[in-house]
Amino acid sequence: MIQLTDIYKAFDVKDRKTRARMRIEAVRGISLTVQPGEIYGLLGPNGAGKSTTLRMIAGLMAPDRGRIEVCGIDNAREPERARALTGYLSTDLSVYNRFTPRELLRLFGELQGVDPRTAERRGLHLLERLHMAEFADVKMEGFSGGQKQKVSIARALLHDPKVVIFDEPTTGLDVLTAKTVLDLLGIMKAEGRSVIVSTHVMPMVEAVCDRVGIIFEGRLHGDAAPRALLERWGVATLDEVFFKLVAEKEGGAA
Ligand SMILES: Nc1ncnc2c1ncn2[C@@H]1O[C@H](COP(=O)(O)OP(=O)(O)OP(=O)(O)O)[C@@H](O)[C@H]1O
Repeated sequence: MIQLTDIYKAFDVKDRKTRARMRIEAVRGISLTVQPGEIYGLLGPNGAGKSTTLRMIAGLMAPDRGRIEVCGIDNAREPERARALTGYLSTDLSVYNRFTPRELLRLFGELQGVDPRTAERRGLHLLERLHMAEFADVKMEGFSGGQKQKVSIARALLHDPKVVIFDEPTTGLDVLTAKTVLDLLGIMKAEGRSVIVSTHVMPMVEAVCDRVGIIFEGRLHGDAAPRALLERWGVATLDEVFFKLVAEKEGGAA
């Protein structure tokens, strides 16, 4: 389970030209829960606070205020225990080009304290599920974006995490590869993991997410099942919910 209670995060940045200081309130009081066996979709425009929220859940960044628990463990108090339960896929595709997928997974297995045989078996199993087994021993330098993404996904899941955090997992993927990743999310759900995923791809949300939260300017709106959101807003697609919500929050006509 993932539980966020009223989390805040701000960044102080400086304009290099004017030297003026600015405070960016990236996350402004977000609370949400993701149950085991549930896929939660975080939607929001660019800069809304999705990645910052996911990084905090993954324990890569501490909230200024509020509490984050994974499987009942407070990730500020017991960061290592929390991290061991958490698999995080970032948007950064700079995987280690010098390595083959097998070598990379071995290395990450060691870092995660997974016994080498288990890491090998699980790594190959994940590569198979992602249709990447035939590339297990090929150096990644020539890999396409989608192939690198799939290796990153295998890496994120190698230590059998109970909580899965995927930041834009299908961005830049062709429909077949995206389908492979969505199928894997479905398997994660069936295995009882808590999955939180950020995306701009609405059909993906409609296809796989049990609940949706729309983030806008650091705040969460419309935390509900996709169908309930459509009914609440009286529209046929999540795109329309999204447009209406953004228009309303920006003070424009919906
Ligand atoms: N390390 C950082 N230092 C300064 N500002 C940051 C940092 N990380 C995020 N921000 C700012 O916080 C805000 C939220 O960023 P975030 O990356 O969480 O948005 P996002 O919803 O994931 O957007 P996108 O869909 O474009 O990836 C943005 O204004 C961003 O510039």
